[in-house]
Amino acid sequence: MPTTDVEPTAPVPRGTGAPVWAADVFGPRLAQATAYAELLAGAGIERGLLGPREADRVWGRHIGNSALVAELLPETGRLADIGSGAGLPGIPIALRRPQLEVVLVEPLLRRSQFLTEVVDELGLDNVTVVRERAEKLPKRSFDLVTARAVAPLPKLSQWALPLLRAGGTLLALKGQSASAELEEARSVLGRLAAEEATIEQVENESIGESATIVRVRKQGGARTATTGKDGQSA
Ligand SMILES: C[S@@+](CC[C@H](N)C(=O)[O-])C[C@H]1O[C@@H](n2cnc3c(N)ncnc32)[C@H](O)[C@@H]1O
Repeated sequence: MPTTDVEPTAPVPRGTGAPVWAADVFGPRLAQATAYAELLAGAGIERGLLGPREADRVWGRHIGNSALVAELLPETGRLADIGSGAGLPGIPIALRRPQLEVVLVEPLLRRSQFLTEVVDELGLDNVTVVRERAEKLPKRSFDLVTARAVAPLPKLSQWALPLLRAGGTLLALKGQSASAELEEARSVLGRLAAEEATIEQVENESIGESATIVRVRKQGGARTATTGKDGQSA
C-alpha cells in the first residue's frame, strides 16, 4: 500500500481553539478574540495572571462570561474597566463594542504591561491602559464602569461611583453573592448618589454561560442607555 505523506501541523495551545459560539459573539473580530485566548492561555498563565488550571477555561469562564456584560452596554460612550487584571471583562467588551472608548485600569505593573501587549497585538484602537488605582482617577469622567472579581460591592461602589458622570452606570459581574452584597452596599450607595440598583441575570444560549450582574445608576444627568436582558432600553 502506498503511504500518504501528512504535513506536520503546528501544535495548537491547549484550550485556545475557538468554540462554535465565538463566531456568533465576536463576528468580524473572531481572529482577535482567538489571539486573546492564546495570550491568556500562554503568557497569561506563564506570568501568573491566570491560574495554572485555567487553560481549558479561557473561552467559557473568562472570555464568554465577560462577553455577556456587553449585552447590557450601549454602542458608544466612555467605559472604565477597573481592576482589569488580564483584561477581563474589558477586552471582550472592547471586541464586542468597538465604538466604546474602553480604559483598562490596573495598578499592578506586570498586569498593566500584559494589557499593553494585548492591546498592541490585537490592534485595539478603542482601548487604552492606565496603570493606576481606581480611586486615583479623575472623578466624573466615565459614562460606564465595569468590574469583575475586584472587591465586595460596598468597596467597589466607593471606587466606581465617583468616576461616573451624573446618570452613568456601574456594571459589576458578581456570582451568587450578588444579592447579599447589594444589601450590604445599600447605605453606601445612598451616600454615593446612586439612584437605582438592580441585579440582572444575563444568559446567551449560544455561549452556554450566564452572568449575574449588579447594575447601579448614578443620580441625575442623561441616563446611560444600557439595555435590559430583553434588549429593551432600561
Ligand atoms: C482578582 S483580580 C481580577 C482581575 C480581572 N478583573 C478578572 O476578572 O480576571 C483583581 C484585580 O483588581 C486589581 N485591583 C485591586 N485594587 C484595585 C484598585 N484600588 N483599583 C484598581 N484595581 C485594583 C488587582 O491589581 C487585580 O488585578
